[in-house]
Amino acid sequence: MQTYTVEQVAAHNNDKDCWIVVDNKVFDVTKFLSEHPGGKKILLKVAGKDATKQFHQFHNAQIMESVGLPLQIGVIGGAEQPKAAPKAVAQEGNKVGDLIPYGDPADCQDWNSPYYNESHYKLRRFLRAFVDKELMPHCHEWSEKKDIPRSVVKKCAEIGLLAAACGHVPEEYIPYGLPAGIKAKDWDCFHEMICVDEIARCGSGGLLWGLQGGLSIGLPPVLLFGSKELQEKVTRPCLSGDKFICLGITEPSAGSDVAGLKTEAKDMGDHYLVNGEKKWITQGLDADFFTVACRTGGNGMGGVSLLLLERTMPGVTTRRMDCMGMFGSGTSYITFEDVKVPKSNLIGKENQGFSYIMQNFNHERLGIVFQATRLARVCVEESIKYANKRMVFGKKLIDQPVIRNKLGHMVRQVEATQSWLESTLYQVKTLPPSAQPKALAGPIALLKAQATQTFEYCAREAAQIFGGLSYTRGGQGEKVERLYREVRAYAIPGGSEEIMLDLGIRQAQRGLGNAKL
Ligand code: HEM
Repeated sequence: MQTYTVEQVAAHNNDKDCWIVVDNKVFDVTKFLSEHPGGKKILLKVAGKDATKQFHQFHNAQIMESVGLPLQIGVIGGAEQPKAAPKAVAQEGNKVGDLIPYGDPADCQDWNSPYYNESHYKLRRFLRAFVDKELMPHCHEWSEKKDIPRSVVKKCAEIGLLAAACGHVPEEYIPYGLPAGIKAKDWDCFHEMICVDEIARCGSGGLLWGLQGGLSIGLPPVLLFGSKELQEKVTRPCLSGDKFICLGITEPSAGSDVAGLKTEAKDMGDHYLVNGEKKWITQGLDADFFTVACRTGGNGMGGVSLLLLERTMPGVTTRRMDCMGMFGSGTSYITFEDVKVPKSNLIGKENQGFSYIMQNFNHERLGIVFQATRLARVCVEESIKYANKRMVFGKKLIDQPVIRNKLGHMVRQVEATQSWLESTLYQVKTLPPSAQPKALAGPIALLKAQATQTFEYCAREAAQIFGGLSYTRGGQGEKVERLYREVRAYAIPGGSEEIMLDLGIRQAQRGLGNAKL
């Protein structure tokens, strides 16, 4: 790269010929002057000068990568190059990431942990690099277009991220192996959490759900209860990123009250005739397969079955639902009108669907907890970074006690949730699967409420810390603004907070038999 002296740069100091220096890199911004979203004059004030401080004051790091670097023409000669943007710099010991306090879980910042081994750190480092390069820089653009390109889903499939989202997948169905070359026999639920956690660093629930929101809840029932033929038809194409699957439970008049669902599958001898509507179905817009809860028997939970419907079956229609957030996740309204479904597409046994759905819920809710906990942490991380650079009343924001108080309350809730999550996950790892529904449904329900309320709290406080920047899309407040709009997508689906808190205590009451009151 061409080198320049400070004196040479200083000569390019007007609107016909304007260079600036940021982090010892020289930029020719002459043609960019009239395009600069912050204005022309503000750039001309630093024409021919070092504008590093001003640049970092007004932009997030991604602007340099996406908009800044194409304007670079050289470096300041002899100048010691500054360290690269602090991404994934910590690679020794257990350290991962840029070491912003509380910006990563404590074990990544060298706290001892009983839960993680070397394969977990290997996975984290591998995904950190992938996410920082392939996902993070484009996240805002995809979110605004409300579309995650198929090529990105494919890229994620090829490094094993889709297979990693579905619990334990039999090895013969995993098309590209698991991320970081980890063997299926060594894979555990902490690996699964790390995958979600690393993608969630982008601060976009829409990205997470657009990649794997339908897959991670729609495929497991087929894998756990479906016939070999159904598993073979669906699993590899979906884990390869070539086909999409979603889970259809919620209806216009049945949400958390699953037993009240109305979609009907009428027994016609050799096939079912399915009629009904499903609402708020993640990834339904592009789905090729639909794991659908239908009524095959009488009222209530004993009359529900799971069927696999296919896009190619006449009578299946999907339309996009315009939502408050989670852009790109393909949330859809689905109608089934006289859809003929072969009996061989029944998942498991007839009228057993409710228990399959309930078992699936533990996995789904844990997934929501993984996401909400990291998204809350993103709010903490973004706030700490911003509070350390924003000047108000002659001081950095972080020097204001009211801001430190806000951060303290955010951090204590995130760390408490993380610890509860890890200890719950350890039960998932160690308890026999048959014991888990009874032992863990209640705690996981309470943990879900804890995680989503923590997320809501942190999104609100981060928005206050960012002020007006959290009210505009893009720019420095990009993640916080998006996350503030995504909170409801965590607090309501998979069992609303109200239902979760009630379920947790009802389950606890059942255990009272063994307790001395
Ligand atoms: C290579 C140099 C630069 C590039 C590529 C660049 C690019 C951008 C972009 C893409 C935005 C809109 C996105 C955002 O809101 O973050 C922006 C906004 C802005 N820029 Fe720059 N910029 C550069 C240098 C500077 C410098 C040196 C200053 C100050 C002296 C400056 C001041 C601003 C301001 C005040 C805004 C508006 C921020 C806001 O909306 O809060 N920029 N710039």
